[in-house]
Amino acid sequence: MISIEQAQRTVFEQIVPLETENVPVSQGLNRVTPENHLAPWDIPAADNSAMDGFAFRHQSADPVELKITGFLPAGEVINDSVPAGCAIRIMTGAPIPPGCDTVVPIEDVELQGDLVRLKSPVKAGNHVRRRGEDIACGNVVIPAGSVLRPPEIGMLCAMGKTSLSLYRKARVAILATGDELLEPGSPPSPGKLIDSNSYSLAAQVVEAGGEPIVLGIAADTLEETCDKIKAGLDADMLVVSGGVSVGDRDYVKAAIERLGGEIQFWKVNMKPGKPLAFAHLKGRPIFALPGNPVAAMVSFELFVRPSILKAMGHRRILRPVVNALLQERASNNGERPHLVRGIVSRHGERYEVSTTGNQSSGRLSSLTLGNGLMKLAPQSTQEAGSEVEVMLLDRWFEQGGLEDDGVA
Ligand SMILES: Nc1nc2c(c(=O)[nH]1)N[C@H]1C(S)=C(S)[C@@H](COP(=O)(O)OP(=O)(O)OC[C@H]3O[C@@H](n4cnc5c(N)ncnc54)[C@H](O)[C@@H]3O)O[C@H]1N2
Ligand code: MOO
Repeated sequence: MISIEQAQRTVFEQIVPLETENVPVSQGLNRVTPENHLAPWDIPAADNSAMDGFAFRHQSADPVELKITGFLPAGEVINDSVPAGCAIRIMTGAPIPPGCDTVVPIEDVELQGDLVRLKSPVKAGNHVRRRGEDIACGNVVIPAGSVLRPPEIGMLCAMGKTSLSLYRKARVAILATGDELLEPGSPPSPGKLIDSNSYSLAAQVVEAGGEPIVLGIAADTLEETCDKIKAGLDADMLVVSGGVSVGDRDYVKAAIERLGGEIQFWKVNMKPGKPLAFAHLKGRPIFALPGNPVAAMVSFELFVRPSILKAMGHRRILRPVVNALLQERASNNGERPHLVRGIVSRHGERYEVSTTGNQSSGRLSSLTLGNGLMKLAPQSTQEAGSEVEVMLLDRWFEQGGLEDDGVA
């Protein structure tokens, strides 16, 4: 049985970035650009006012009184030079008129007819935003490989872009297997249960930035498993759950092989998730995840999510790991490394973690209650108070809340 790390290496080295496509800037959030973006002009394009106030020429002696000779809102320009001793009433963002070099905010003056009086001395150059002070023409503003966040979206627009080349979204087909499965919304029926994996996995695909294609449920026959897998081969990768262990009706591996696919590995030394198989079929990676709901989601986290991110051009593909103080004794009496679901909290600079309780792979609540995974070595015990590494599945717990002090 191969280790988690060996299995990850095998998978990730076979995932190559997808093609790029031209996308409107407004649709680019969280996607990766394959190319450098250079500023086509200075930003800002001209010296301009940072305040609503008065623009004037600063002179060595403090000008106490200036004559207002014009008004300049943002969006307009003044071409004639403003003589010394005069001031232009200027709005934030308007270009500094020729002859002026300083702005005094409206709060710092007294007005009397067409005269403006400075209440106190003003420094030369005050409240002027210089041409190119944000970005200079020709500079690489967004390097290749960047993930577009809201600031990059704004910057691209400021640089005049309306569309750009981005790695394509990975299309991920999702197939559930098992005669016992019912579609969500079906009434309870003896021996049956609702297919939750298709939807938890689809949500994980969306969270990773991919596009899920839910194929539905394949009954436990070789023929139907083959047909449904074939239906998923239009996608960039296929994620199957269930039917991958040693049961009499576990047909997933056999179906992949019957269709001409190659199983690259089966069984990873981990709990949950041991029966995971990774295969290639017609150039498509196939992740055959164990059916237990927790095993399916945890193995998605370790293998599928990073693969989706790599396919979409991301360079950082693994979840963050933090050191946390264990709040209770935790043992792994088994023979496989155990990925224990934990509840992580933060106290200043310190992280703390406790387990979510019963760790059965069928108990989805062991994931809903938690936000992290800590790996316990086989036959080992970690005492309360010891430091453990925890992979953070989300970081919502670090957000400020309405009930916290200091939040209005
Ligand atoms: N003799 C052995 N039996 C089992 C072994 C083993 O090594 N030897 N491994 C166990 C482990 S570990 C796991 S995990 C499971 C995985 O088995 P399969 O991948 O074949 O999954 P299924 O048997 O089809 O289902 C397991 C479990 O999960 C439920 N399930 C399946 N699909 C869904 C779904 N879409 N939504 C919700 N729940 C689902 C299913 O009803 C079963 O309860 O095998 C162990 N057995
Ligand atoms: O993958 Mo299984 O869920 O280890 O029990």
